[in-house]
Amino acid sequence: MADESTPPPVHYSDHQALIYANGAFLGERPALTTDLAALEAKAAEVLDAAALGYIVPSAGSGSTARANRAAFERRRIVPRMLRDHARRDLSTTLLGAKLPAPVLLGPVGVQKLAHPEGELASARAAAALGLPFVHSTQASHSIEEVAEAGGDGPRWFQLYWPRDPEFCVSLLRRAREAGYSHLVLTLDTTMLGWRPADLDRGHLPFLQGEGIANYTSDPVFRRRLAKDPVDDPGAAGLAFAEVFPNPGLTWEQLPFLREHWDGPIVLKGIQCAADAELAVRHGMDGVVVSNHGGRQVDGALASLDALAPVAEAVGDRTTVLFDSGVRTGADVFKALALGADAVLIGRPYLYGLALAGQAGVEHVLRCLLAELDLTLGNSGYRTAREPGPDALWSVTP
Ligand SMILES: Cc1cc2nc3c(=O)[nH]c(=O)nc-3n(C[C@H](O)[C@H](O)[C@H](O)COP(=O)(O)O)c2cc1C
Ligand SMILES: O=C(O)C(=O)c1ccccc1
Repeated sequence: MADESTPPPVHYSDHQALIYANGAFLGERPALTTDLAALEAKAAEVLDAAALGYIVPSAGSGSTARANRAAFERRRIVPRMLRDHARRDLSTTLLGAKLPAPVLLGPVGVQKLAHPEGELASARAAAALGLPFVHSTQASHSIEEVAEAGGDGPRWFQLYWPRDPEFCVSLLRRAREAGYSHLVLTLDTTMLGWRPADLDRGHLPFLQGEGIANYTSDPVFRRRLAKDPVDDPGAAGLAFAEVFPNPGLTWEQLPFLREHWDGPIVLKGIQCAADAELAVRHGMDGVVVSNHGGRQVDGALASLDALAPVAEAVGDRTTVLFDSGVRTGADVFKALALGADAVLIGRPYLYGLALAGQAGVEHVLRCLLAELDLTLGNSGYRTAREPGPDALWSVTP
């Protein structure tokens, strides 16, 4: 007979159970490494030079990408003991959406470079775990194809606001009609950053007509083309290069988005409290603290260093998401502790995609969630909302 001193049954969250069920800890070797930080090296063995040269490198000397990782290394977790973490729950509610865990698949363009099924495989993997797939404007598959692949899974649309307002409205209409619920407007890439790896290869996938499926499938964009993009992909690439850069954007233009999008709008690329404050003042529903994985402004501060000041300034008034440099479940924990409501993953799921398509992306997500679950529990927490700044120790470099 169980008495009061009987410990509750050991409970593993679904994510951890999935890992166990996958055989990773049952004596059967998993197909891919469970060391997510090691995936980049594994993916480098299967990706060709063009794919690798586009996906992995960062802007300039790579100093911002290194700073992103160093900022995670500087923060150490302070585990607490004897607080009953037998029952844990990673689920959260984000901008009206109930999610199984505070993790999204961030917008990453041109996924066919990593795997022939590209975004379709990633959207299926996201749907299998119930996590939102954020579909990039700059994709290898169209808004509608990705919606169909993702089925009932949550989907968000990331907008690169094109210089042609009619085309912009057309993209937003298509995304709404295809069931995308949330809009992520990326602010930090009105022009592509200085990326020596791309420049030295003299190769940008877009100019060969890759990664512009949302453009070539759009009736408004197609009016710019004399020939079908299948017959003349180079001309389609040049038309893309005309509408993509939009350095004239200002805060005053945001009401235009509201007129054409009735769901939540999140601004991606915020790196300081002042801009987060402007986002709130302009009625935006959330921000993503992000430096684009170090691919835009070389020399910019580490995204994790920008997080706490933003969360302290606006965290009680708006939703704060985070990305850039997240590689492990422990990293997710650190971002949550510094005030993020959820995190976006970039390169790590692309590495999973490169290695094993949909199954590879699912593997990355399951490992990430399982490690987050274990990190939370072993540090004395039960939910993703509990850890605060006192869960971390900062090491002075
Ligand atoms: C290959 C690649 C393509 C990307 N394409 C986009 C994009 O189309 N739109 C966007 O908002 N961000 C894009 N990003 C940035 C990611 O959304 C995210 O901010 C970044 O990858 C996070 O850093 P991480 O890779 O260290 O996780 C891209 C990143 C990579 C690596
Ligand atoms: O490569 C990127 O990081 C990216 O976001 C992008 C944006 C526009 C065109 C090409 C790539």
